[in-house]
Amino acid sequence: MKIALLGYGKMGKIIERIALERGHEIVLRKTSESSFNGIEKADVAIDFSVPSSAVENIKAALDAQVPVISGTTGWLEHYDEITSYCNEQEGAFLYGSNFSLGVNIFFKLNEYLAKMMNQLEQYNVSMEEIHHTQKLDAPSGTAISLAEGIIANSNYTNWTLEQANTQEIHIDAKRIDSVPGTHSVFYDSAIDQIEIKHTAHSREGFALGAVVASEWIKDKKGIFTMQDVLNLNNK
Ligand SMILES: NC(=O)C1=CN([C@@H]2O[C@H](COP(=O)(O)OP(=O)(O)OC[C@H]3O[C@@H](n4cnc5c(N)ncnc54)[C@H](OP(=O)(O)O)[C@@H]3O)[C@@H](O)[C@H]2O)C=CC1
Ligand SMILES: O=C(O)C1=N[C@H](C(=O)O)C[C@H](O)C1
Repeated sequence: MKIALLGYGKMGKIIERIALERGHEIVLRKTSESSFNGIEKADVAIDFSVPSSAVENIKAALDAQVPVISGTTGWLEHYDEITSYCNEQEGAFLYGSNFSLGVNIFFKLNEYLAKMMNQLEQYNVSMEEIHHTQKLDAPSGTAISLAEGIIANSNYTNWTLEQANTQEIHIDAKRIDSVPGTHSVFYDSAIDQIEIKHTAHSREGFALGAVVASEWIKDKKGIFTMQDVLNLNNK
């Protein structure tokens, strides 16, 4: 499979290594300094860039009729615009706030726990995410997905980085050294605390998931999520 890498930073380089190990070829390595020349040769495009360039990158792939997956976070206010654009172009698009298998299982666990805890008024939910100091966005895309999973299964209405009221989920976004990504969800009562936590030991899981997702989307059309790739929708 021929792959266009839209973004060739920490993630782009690990994705390149794993893609080559799996027998794929890289036909474009797009950075802030280079053009989209050659994108039309790709079977699939993988966007891991920066929040300000994700929309342009995704549209460039769709314009070239190349299925595209995006792991870039911090641009989701344009998500509906992108899904409409994809449908107009009869293309294929997948956004994943987190491509690792472990986090996608963690998402399901989080939804199940939220449903159960919603019946227990004595517990308040809050979250913490910890990432490296180079991260541009806060909270992380994964933290937003976790918060949305809780909101869909409880009476909480929104998340906030500020002090939360009783309807809101507080997210504490910490930036420490080179941490690849740690996410915790806490349920606190006066007498105890329940915590679920996912700790990434490296970026390998994100990158492998992205390559697996790009292999999966290659001949498809439509809007997808990582839950489709991993067949976790009805689990
Ligand atoms: N969904 C997931 O599983 C994961 C998502 N992420 C997200 O992926 C994104 C990238 O992360 P990471 O690789 O660590 O970031 P880096 O900062 O290491 O790399 C970003 C890359 O994007 C490039 N870039 C900047 N502008 C453009 C542009 N206009 N077109 C194409 N590329 C551009 C940069 O190029 P230059 O060097 O020229 O500036 C650089 O190569 C982030 O949003 C991060 O949050 C990260 C890990 C996992
Ligand atoms: O910027 C990162 O590094 C990561 N970003 C994603 C996010 O915002 O959730 C996924 C992962 O946690 C690493």
